Amino acid sequence: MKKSAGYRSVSVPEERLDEFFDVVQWAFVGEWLREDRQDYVDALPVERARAVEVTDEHRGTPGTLAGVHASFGTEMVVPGGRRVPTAGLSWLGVHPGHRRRGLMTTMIHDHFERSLARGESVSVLYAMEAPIYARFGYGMGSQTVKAEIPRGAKMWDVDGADELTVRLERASFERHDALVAGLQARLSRPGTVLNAVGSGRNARFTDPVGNRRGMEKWRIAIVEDRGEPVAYAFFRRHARSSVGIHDGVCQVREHGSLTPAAAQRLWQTLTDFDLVETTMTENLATDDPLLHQLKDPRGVRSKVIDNLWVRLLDVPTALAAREYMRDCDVVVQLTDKHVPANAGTWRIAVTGGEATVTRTDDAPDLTMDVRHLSQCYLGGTSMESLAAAGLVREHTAGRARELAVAMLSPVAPLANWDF
Ligand SMILES: CC(=O)SCCNC(=O)CCNC(=O)[C@H](O)C(C)(C)COP(=O)(O)OP(=O)(O)OC[C@H]1O[C@@H](n2cnc3c(N)ncnc32)[C@H](O)[C@@H]1OP(=O)(O)O
Repeated sequence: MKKSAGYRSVSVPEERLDEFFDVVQWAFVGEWLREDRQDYVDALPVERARAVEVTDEHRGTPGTLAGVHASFGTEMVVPGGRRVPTAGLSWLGVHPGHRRRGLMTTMIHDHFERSLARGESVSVLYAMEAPIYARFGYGMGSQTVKAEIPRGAKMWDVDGADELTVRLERASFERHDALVAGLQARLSRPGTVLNAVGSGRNARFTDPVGNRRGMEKWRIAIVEDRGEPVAYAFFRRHARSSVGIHDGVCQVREHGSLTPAAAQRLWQTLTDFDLVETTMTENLATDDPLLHQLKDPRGVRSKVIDNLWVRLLDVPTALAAREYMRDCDVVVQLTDKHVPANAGTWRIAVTGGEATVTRTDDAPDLTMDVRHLSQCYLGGTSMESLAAAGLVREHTAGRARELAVAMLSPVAPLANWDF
Protein backbone atom coordinates (compact mmCIF):
# COMPACT_ATOMS: atom_id res chain seq x y z
CA MET A 1 0.00 0.00 0.00
CA LYS A 2 1.34 3.45 -0.95
CA LYS A 3 2.22 5.54 2.11
CA SER A 4 -0.68 7.98 1.67
CA ALA A 5 -3.16 5.52 0.06
CA GLY A 6 -6.58 5.12 1.68
CA TYR A 7 -7.31 8.85 1.98
CA ARG A 8 -8.76 11.54 -0.28
CA SER A 9 -8.76 15.35 -0.25
CA VAL A 10 -12.10 17.04 0.39
CA SER A 11 -13.49 20.50 1.06
CA VAL A 12 -15.01 21.06 4.49
CA PRO A 13 -18.52 22.52 4.42
CA GLU A 14 -19.87 24.39 7.43
CA GLU A 15 -21.79 21.36 8.70
CA ARG A 16 -18.47 19.48 9.07
CA LEU A 17 -16.64 22.21 10.98
CA ASP A 18 -16.86 20.35 14.29
CA GLU A 19 -15.04 17.39 12.69
CA PHE A 20 -12.43 19.86 11.39
CA PHE A 21 -12.06 21.39 14.87
CA ASP A 22 -11.76 17.95 16.47
CA VAL A 23 -8.71 17.15 14.31
CA VAL A 24 -7.24 20.56 15.17
CA GLN A 25 -7.57 19.88 18.91
CA TRP A 26 -5.92 16.47 18.52
CA ALA A 27 -3.09 17.87 16.41
CA PHE A 28 -2.38 21.04 18.39
CA VAL A 29 -2.88 19.38 21.79
CA GLY A 30 -5.77 21.16 23.43
CA GLU A 31 -9.30 20.93 24.71
CA TRP A 32 -11.37 23.92 23.66
CA LEU A 33 -14.11 25.45 25.76
CA ARG A 34 -17.58 25.08 24.28
CA GLU A 35 -18.16 28.83 24.67
CA ASP A 36 -15.16 29.55 22.41
CA ARG A 37 -16.55 27.77 19.34
CA GLN A 38 -17.72 30.94 17.57
CA ASP A 39 -14.29 32.53 18.01
CA TYR A 40 -12.72 29.59 16.22
CA VAL A 41 -15.32 29.74 13.44
CA ASP A 42 -14.57 33.45 13.06
CA ALA A 43 -10.83 32.77 12.85
CA LEU A 44 -11.19 30.22 10.05
CA PRO A 45 -11.35 31.04 6.34
CA VAL A 46 -14.26 28.62 6.05
CA GLU A 47 -14.63 28.61 2.26
CA ARG A 48 -10.97 27.56 1.99
CA ALA A 49 -11.09 24.82 4.63
CA ARG A 50 -9.80 21.48 3.33
CA ALA A 51 -9.17 18.04 4.79
CA VAL A 52 -8.06 14.50 4.05
CA GLU A 53 -10.72 11.92 4.70
CA VAL A 54 -10.28 8.22 5.34
CA THR A 55 -11.54 6.08 2.45
CA ASP A 56 -10.06 2.68 3.40
CA GLU A 57 -11.07 0.82 6.55
CA HIS A 58 -7.47 -0.28 7.07
CA ARG A 59 -6.69 3.37 7.81
CA GLY A 60 -9.62 4.03 10.13
CA THR A 61 -13.34 4.57 9.91
CA PRO A 62 -14.13 5.60 6.33
CA GLY A 63 -15.54 9.13 6.19
CA THR A 64 -13.62 10.47 9.21
CA LEU A 65 -11.23 13.38 8.82
CA ALA A 66 -7.56 12.59 9.45
CA GLY A 67 -5.87 15.89 8.57
CA VAL A 68 -6.99 19.47 7.95
CA HIS A 69 -5.72 22.77 6.58
CA ALA A 70 -7.02 26.14 5.39
CA SER A 71 -5.64 29.27 3.85
CA PHE A 72 -6.35 32.97 3.98
CA GLY A 73 -6.82 34.70 0.62
CA THR A 74 -4.79 37.85 0.93
CA GLU A 75 -2.18 40.14 -0.56
CA MET A 76 1.35 40.66 0.71
CA VAL A 77 3.46 43.80 0.42
CA VAL A 78 6.68 43.12 -1.50
CA PRO A 79 9.80 45.29 -1.93
CA GLY A 80 8.83 48.49 -3.69
CA GLY A 81 5.49 48.62 -1.86
CA ARG A 82 3.52 46.64 -4.43
CA ARG A 83 1.21 43.78 -3.49
CA VAL A 84 1.21 40.21 -4.67
CA PRO A 85 -1.78 37.80 -4.41
CA THR A 86 -0.81 35.43 -1.60
CA ALA A 87 -2.20 32.37 0.15
CA GLY A 88 -1.65 32.35 3.92
CA LEU A 89 -1.51 28.67 4.89
CA SER A 90 -2.76 27.94 8.39
CA TRP A 91 -4.69 25.44 10.55
CA LEU A 92 -2.54 22.58 9.22
CA GLY A 93 -2.74 19.53 11.45
CA VAL A 94 -2.82 15.75 11.27
CA HIS A 95 -4.57 13.58 13.85
CA PRO A 96 -1.78 11.80 15.80
CA GLY A 97 -3.32 8.44 14.84
CA HIS A 98 -2.59 9.18 11.16
CA ARG A 99 0.77 10.98 11.32
CA ARG A 100 3.84 10.15 9.21
CA ARG A 101 1.76 8.61 6.43
CA GLY A 102 2.33 11.46 4.05
CA LEU A 103 -0.89 13.37 4.83
CA MET A 104 0.84 16.71 5.36
CA THR A 105 2.59 16.16 2.02
CA THR A 106 -0.78 15.44 0.37
CA MET A 107 -2.29 18.58 1.93
CA ILE A 108 0.61 20.82 0.94
CA HIS A 109 0.28 19.63 -2.67
CA ASP A 110 -3.47 20.26 -2.50
CA HIS A 111 -2.74 23.77 -1.16
CA PHE A 112 -0.19 24.50 -3.90
CA GLU A 113 -2.50 23.36 -6.71
CA ARG A 114 -5.51 25.30 -5.47
CA SER A 115 -3.51 28.45 -4.74
CA LEU A 116 -1.97 28.42 -8.21
CA ALA A 117 -5.42 27.87 -9.77
CA ARG A 118 -6.61 31.03 -7.93
CA GLY A 119 -3.66 33.04 -9.25
CA GLU A 120 -1.83 33.23 -5.92
CA SER A 121 1.84 33.13 -6.88
CA VAL A 122 3.17 33.05 -3.31
CA SER A 123 2.29 31.00 -0.22
CA VAL A 124 3.30 32.10 3.28
CA LEU A 125 2.91 30.59 6.74
CA TYR A 126 3.89 30.77 10.37
CA ALA A 127 5.60 27.57 11.47
CA MET A 128 4.77 25.80 14.73
CA GLU A 129 8.09 23.97 14.41
CA ALA A 130 10.81 25.52 12.25
CA PRO A 131 12.34 22.40 10.61
CA ILE A 132 9.13 21.26 8.87
CA TYR A 133 8.65 23.48 5.84
CA ALA A 134 11.97 23.83 4.01
CA ARG A 135 11.38 20.38 2.45
CA PHE A 136 8.34 21.86 0.69
CA GLY A 137 10.24 24.86 -0.72
CA TYR A 138 9.49 27.40 2.02
CA GLY A 139 12.34 29.67 3.09
CA MET A 140 12.52 31.81 6.22
CA GLY A 141 11.54 35.09 4.60
CA SER A 142 11.50 37.32 7.68
CA GLN A 143 12.48 37.32 11.31
CA THR A 144 11.01 38.96 14.36
CA VAL A 145 12.34 40.25 17.65
CA LYS A 146 10.57 38.95 20.75
CA ALA A 147 11.39 41.58 23.34
CA GLU A 148 10.63 42.21 26.98
CA ILE A 149 10.71 45.95 27.63
CA PRO A 150 10.91 47.27 31.19
CA ARG A 151 8.32 49.82 32.29
CA GLY A 152 9.16 53.39 31.37
CA ALA A 153 12.12 52.51 29.13
CA LYS A 154 13.76 55.77 28.03
CA MET A 155 13.61 56.79 24.38
CA TRP A 156 15.29 59.37 22.17
CA ASP A 157 12.93 62.28 21.54
CA VAL A 158 11.06 62.27 18.26
CA ASP A 159 9.53 65.52 17.03
CA GLY A 160 5.77 65.64 17.22
CA ALA A 161 5.26 62.60 19.47
CA ASP A 162 4.00 64.71 22.38
CA GLU A 163 1.28 66.32 20.28
CA LEU A 164 -0.37 63.00 19.41
CA THR A 165 -3.27 61.60 21.42
CA VAL A 166 -4.08 58.01 22.32
CA ARG A 167 -7.40 56.18 22.69
CA LEU A 168 -7.50 52.92 24.66
CA GLU A 169 -10.54 50.72 24.01
CA ARG A 170 -11.71 47.14 24.11
CA ALA A 171 -10.93 45.64 20.67
CA SER A 172 -14.11 45.11 18.68
CA PHE A 173 -14.53 43.85 15.12
CA GLU A 174 -17.57 46.06 14.60
CA ARG A 175 -15.86 49.23 15.83
CA HIS A 176 -12.26 48.75 14.76
CA ASP A 177 -12.10 46.51 11.69
CA ALA A 178 -12.21 49.32 9.13
CA LEU A 179 -9.76 51.44 11.14
CA VAL A 180 -7.22 48.62 11.55
CA ALA A 181 -7.55 47.38 7.96
CA GLY A 182 -7.21 50.96 6.69
CA LEU A 183 -4.05 51.62 8.70
CA GLN A 184 -2.54 48.25 7.87
CA ALA A 185 -3.14 48.83 4.15
CA ARG A 186 -0.91 51.93 4.39
CA LEU A 187 2.07 50.05 5.83
CA SER A 188 4.85 49.68 3.28
CA ARG A 189 7.08 47.16 5.03
CA PRO A 190 7.69 44.08 2.82
CA GLY A 191 6.09 40.99 4.28
CA THR A 192 3.02 42.85 5.52
CA VAL A 193 0.23 40.33 4.98
CA LEU A 194 -2.94 42.31 4.54
CA ASN A 195 -6.17 41.51 6.25
CA ALA A 196 -7.85 38.57 4.56
CA VAL A 197 -10.93 39.00 2.42
CA GLY A 198 -14.00 36.80 2.94
CA SER A 199 -14.48 34.62 5.99
CA GLY A 200 -11.61 34.74 8.42
CA ARG A 201 -11.50 38.51 8.03
CA ASN A 202 -12.08 39.00 11.74
CA ALA A 203 -9.46 36.41 12.78
CA ARG A 204 -7.32 39.09 14.45
CA PHE A 205 -10.20 40.06 16.76
CA THR A 206 -11.01 36.57 18.05
CA ASP A 207 -10.35 36.06 21.73
CA PRO A 208 -11.05 32.53 23.02
CA VAL A 209 -11.40 32.44 26.81
CA GLY A 210 -9.31 29.25 26.87
CA ASN A 211 -6.31 31.13 25.43
CA ARG A 212 -6.30 34.03 27.88
CA ARG A 213 -4.50 32.43 30.82
CA GLY A 214 -5.43 35.20 33.22
CA MET A 215 -4.97 37.97 30.67
CA GLU A 216 -7.70 40.53 30.10
CA LYS A 217 -9.59 40.58 26.76
CA TRP A 218 -7.81 42.14 23.79
CA ARG A 219 -7.58 45.90 23.97
CA ILE A 220 -6.61 48.29 21.22
CA ALA A 221 -4.47 51.42 21.41
CA ILE A 222 -5.13 53.97 18.68
CA VAL A 223 -2.78 56.91 18.23
CA GLU A 224 -4.34 59.92 16.57
CA ASP A 225 -3.02 63.06 14.95
CA ARG A 226 -5.79 65.66 15.33
CA GLY A 227 -8.42 62.92 15.13
CA GLU A 228 -6.75 60.97 12.29
CA PRO A 229 -5.54 57.46 13.27
CA VAL A 230 -1.79 57.09 12.69
CA ALA A 231 -0.94 53.95 14.70
CA TYR A 232 -2.61 50.98 16.35
CA ALA A 233 -1.73 48.04 18.56
CA PHE A 234 -3.60 45.10 20.03
CA PHE A 235 -2.56 44.54 23.64
CA ARG A 236 -3.70 42.91 26.86
CA ARG A 237 -2.43 42.97 30.42
CA HIS A 238 -2.12 40.50 33.24
CA ALA A 239 -1.97 41.66 36.84
CA ARG A 240 0.61 39.80 38.92
CA SER A 241 2.37 40.33 42.17
CA SER A 242 5.01 38.58 44.19
CA VAL A 243 6.12 39.40 47.75
CA GLY A 244 3.71 42.31 47.65
CA ILE A 245 5.30 43.92 44.58
CA HIS A 246 3.16 44.40 41.50
CA ASP A 247 4.92 43.04 38.43
CA GLY A 248 2.17 42.66 35.87
CA VAL A 249 2.85 42.11 32.16
CA CYS A 250 1.48 43.61 28.97
CA GLN A 251 1.41 41.52 25.78
CA VAL A 252 1.45 43.41 22.49
CA ARG A 253 0.33 41.54 19.40
CA GLU A 254 -0.31 43.17 16.03
CA HIS A 255 0.78 46.79 15.72
CA GLY A 256 1.58 49.31 13.02
CA SER A 257 2.61 52.97 12.86
CA LEU A 258 2.58 55.36 9.93
CA THR A 259 5.14 57.87 11.24
CA PRO A 260 8.14 57.93 13.62
CA ALA A 261 6.20 60.13 16.06
CA ALA A 262 3.25 57.75 16.01
CA ALA A 263 5.56 54.80 16.75
CA GLN A 264 7.06 56.61 19.71
CA ARG A 265 3.71 57.71 21.15
CA LEU A 266 2.38 54.17 20.74
CA TRP A 267 5.30 52.49 22.54
CA GLN A 268 5.46 55.14 25.27
CA THR A 269 1.86 54.19 26.01
CA LEU A 270 2.38 50.45 25.82
CA THR A 271 5.42 50.54 28.11
CA ASP A 272 3.92 52.69 30.82
CA PHE A 273 0.85 51.09 32.33
CA ASP A 274 0.40 51.30 36.09
CA LEU A 275 0.99 47.95 37.85
CA VAL A 276 2.74 46.58 34.73
CA GLU A 277 6.49 46.04 34.92
CA THR A 278 7.18 44.35 31.56
CA THR A 279 5.81 44.76 28.06
CA MET A 280 6.27 41.78 25.74
CA THR A 281 6.30 42.28 21.99
CA GLU A 282 5.52 39.69 19.35
CA ASN A 283 5.61 41.15 15.86
CA LEU A 284 8.57 43.49 15.90
CA ALA A 285 10.81 43.79 12.85
CA THR A 286 14.53 43.46 13.44
CA ASP A 287 14.85 47.16 12.54
CA ASP A 288 11.56 48.38 14.03
CA PRO A 289 11.68 52.12 14.88
CA LEU A 290 11.21 51.21 18.54
CA LEU A 291 14.57 49.41 18.62
CA HIS A 292 16.30 52.57 17.35
CA GLN A 293 14.32 54.88 19.62
CA LEU A 294 15.19 53.04 22.85
CA LYS A 295 18.13 54.66 24.63
CA ASP A 296 19.27 51.43 26.25
CA PRO A 297 18.87 48.62 23.72
CA ARG A 298 20.51 46.16 26.13
CA GLY A 299 17.89 46.96 28.76
CA VAL A 300 15.48 45.10 26.51
CA ARG A 301 15.78 41.35 26.84
CA SER A 302 15.18 39.91 23.39
CA LYS A 303 15.58 37.01 21.03
CA VAL A 304 15.19 36.80 17.28
CA ILE A 305 13.09 34.03 15.78
CA ASP A 306 11.52 33.18 12.43
CA ASN A 307 8.48 35.20 11.44
CA LEU A 308 7.15 34.41 7.94
CA TRP A 309 8.02 31.38 5.82
CA VAL A 310 7.72 32.21 2.14
CA ARG A 311 7.21 29.87 -0.84
CA LEU A 312 7.24 31.05 -4.45
CA LEU A 313 4.58 29.01 -6.25
CA ASP A 314 4.86 30.68 -9.65
CA VAL A 315 8.48 31.83 -9.84
CA PRO A 316 8.40 34.13 -12.92
CA THR A 317 5.14 35.82 -11.87
CA ALA A 318 6.23 36.31 -8.27
CA LEU A 319 9.65 37.67 -9.21
CA ALA A 320 8.16 40.10 -11.73
CA ALA A 321 5.70 41.35 -9.08
CA ARG A 322 8.31 43.00 -6.85
CA GLU A 323 10.75 45.86 -7.39
CA TYR A 324 14.56 45.62 -7.34
CA MET A 325 17.22 47.95 -5.98
CA ARG A 326 19.74 47.54 -8.83
CA ASP A 327 19.92 46.25 -12.38
CA CYS A 328 21.18 42.68 -12.73
CA ASP A 329 21.44 39.90 -15.26
CA VAL A 330 21.83 36.52 -13.61
CA VAL A 331 21.09 32.98 -14.81
CA VAL A 332 19.69 30.78 -12.05
CA GLN A 333 19.29 27.03 -12.15
CA LEU A 334 16.44 26.05 -9.87
CA THR A 335 15.30 22.78 -8.36
CA ASP A 336 11.71 22.40 -7.20
CA LYS A 337 10.57 18.94 -6.16
CA HIS A 338 7.00 19.94 -5.41
CA VAL A 339 6.13 22.40 -8.22
CA PRO A 340 8.05 21.06 -11.24
CA ALA A 341 6.93 23.98 -13.44
CA ASN A 342 9.43 26.14 -11.54
CA ALA A 343 12.37 23.81 -12.07
CA GLY A 344 14.96 24.58 -14.76
CA THR A 345 17.13 27.48 -15.78
CA TRP A 346 15.87 31.07 -15.63
CA ARG A 347 17.37 34.39 -16.63
CA ILE A 348 16.52 37.12 -14.14
CA ALA A 349 17.14 40.40 -15.95
CA VAL A 350 16.41 43.61 -14.05
CA THR A 351 16.31 47.03 -15.67
CA GLY A 352 15.06 50.14 -13.91
CA GLY A 353 13.76 48.11 -10.99
CA GLU A 354 11.63 45.79 -13.14
CA ALA A 355 12.46 42.10 -13.59
CA THR A 356 11.91 39.99 -16.68
CA VAL A 357 12.17 36.30 -15.92
CA THR A 358 12.52 33.96 -18.88
CA ARG A 359 13.65 30.41 -19.52
CA THR A 360 17.11 30.04 -21.03
CA ASP A 361 19.57 27.41 -22.23
CA ASP A 362 22.54 29.51 -21.07
CA ALA A 363 24.92 28.11 -18.49
CA PRO A 364 23.81 28.97 -14.95
CA ASP A 365 25.62 31.52 -12.79
CA LEU A 366 23.95 30.20 -9.64
CA THR A 367 22.33 26.91 -8.64
CA MET A 368 19.81 26.74 -5.81
CA ASP A 369 16.57 25.24 -4.62
CA VAL A 370 13.34 27.22 -4.80
CA ARG A 371 13.45 27.59 -1.01
CA HIS A 372 16.59 29.74 -1.27
CA LEU A 373 15.03 32.06 -3.83
CA SER A 374 11.90 32.15 -1.64
CA GLN A 375 14.00 33.05 1.41
CA CYS A 376 15.44 36.07 -0.42
CA TYR A 377 12.12 37.15 -1.96
CA LEU A 378 11.16 39.77 0.65
CA GLY A 379 14.67 41.19 0.73
CA GLY A 380 15.52 40.18 4.29
CA THR A 381 18.15 37.57 3.41
CA SER A 382 21.12 38.17 1.14
CA MET A 383 21.74 35.69 -1.67
CA GLU A 384 25.46 36.17 -1.04
CA SER A 385 25.01 35.02 2.54
CA LEU A 386 23.31 31.84 1.33
CA ALA A 387 26.24 31.26 -1.03
CA ALA A 388 28.63 31.88 1.87
CA ALA A 389 26.73 29.25 3.82
CA GLY A 390 27.19 26.76 0.96
CA LEU A 391 23.46 26.54 0.24
CA VAL A 392 23.55 28.43 -3.07
CA ARG A 393 26.29 27.36 -5.52
CA GLU A 394 28.03 30.14 -7.41
CA HIS A 395 29.47 29.19 -10.81
CA THR A 396 30.29 32.73 -11.96
CA ALA A 397 32.20 34.81 -9.42
CA GLY A 398 30.27 37.87 -8.21
CA ARG A 399 26.82 36.82 -9.37
CA ALA A 400 25.52 35.96 -5.89
CA ARG A 401 26.40 39.53 -4.86
CA GLU A 402 24.81 40.96 -8.01
CA LEU A 403 21.52 39.22 -7.27
CA ALA A 404 21.82 39.95 -3.54
CA VAL A 405 22.12 43.70 -4.07
CA ALA A 406 19.23 43.69 -6.53
CA MET A 407 16.92 41.76 -4.19
CA LEU A 408 17.77 43.31 -0.81
CA SER A 409 15.18 45.49 0.91
CA PRO A 410 16.24 48.73 2.65
CA VAL A 411 13.98 47.77 5.59
CA ALA A 412 13.64 44.35 7.18
CA PRO A 413 10.53 42.43 6.15
CA LEU A 414 7.86 41.45 8.68
CA ALA A 415 4.30 40.19 8.81
CA ASN A 416 2.58 42.12 11.61
CA TRP A 417 -0.37 39.81 12.27
CA ASP A 418 -0.30 36.15 13.12
CA PHE A 419 -2.78 34.20 10.95
C1 LIG B 1 1.17 26.38 8.77
C2 LIG B 1 0.74 25.72 10.04
O1 LIG B 1 -0.43 25.54 10.22
S1 LIG B 1 1.91 25.30 11.18
C3 LIG B 1 1.19 24.02 12.15
C4 LIG B 1 1.67 22.65 11.80
N1 LIG B 1 0.94 21.71 12.64
C5 LIG B 1 1.43 21.20 13.79
O2 LIG B 1 2.56 21.44 14.19
C6 LIG B 1 0.47 20.34 14.59
C7 LIG B 1 1.12 19.06 15.14
N2 LIG B 1 1.73 18.25 14.09
C8 LIG B 1 1.00 17.66 13.11
O3 LIG B 1 -0.21 17.81 12.98
C9 LIG B 1 1.75 16.77 12.12
O4 LIG B 1 2.76 16.08 12.81
C10 LIG B 1 2.40 17.54 10.92
C11 LIG B 1 1.29 18.32 10.18
C12 LIG B 1 3.46 18.53 11.39
C13 LIG B 1 3.05 16.52 10.00
O5 LIG B 1 2.05 15.70 9.41
P1 LIG B 1 2.40 14.25 8.81
O6 LIG B 1 1.20 13.82 8.02
O7 LIG B 1 2.87 13.37 9.87
O8 LIG B 1 3.59 14.61 7.80
P2 LIG B 1 4.10 13.73 6.58
O9 LIG B 1 3.90 12.27 6.90
O10 LIG B 1 3.53 14.22 5.32
O11 LIG B 1 5.67 14.09 6.64
C14 LIG B 1 6.34 14.65 5.59
C15 LIG B 1 7.79 14.79 5.97
O12 LIG B 1 7.91 15.78 7.00
C16 LIG B 1 8.61 15.26 8.13
N3 LIG B 1 8.02 15.80 9.34
C17 LIG B 1 6.73 15.76 9.70
N4 LIG B 1 6.55 16.39 10.87
C18 LIG B 1 7.75 16.85 11.26
C19 LIG B 1 8.21 17.56 12.40
N5 LIG B 1 7.37 17.93 13.37
N6 LIG B 1 9.52 17.88 12.46
C20 LIG B 1 10.38 17.50 11.49
N7 LIG B 1 9.99 16.81 10.38
C21 LIG B 1 8.70 16.48 10.28
C22 LIG B 1 8.34 13.76 8.04
O13 LIG B 1 9.33 13.03 8.73
C23 LIG B 1 8.40 13.52 6.56
O14 LIG B 1 9.76 13.46 6.14
P3 LIG B 1 10.24 12.64 4.84
O15 LIG B 1 9.58 13.31 3.66
O16 LIG B 1 11.70 12.82 4.85
O17 LIG B 1 9.76 11.25 5.05
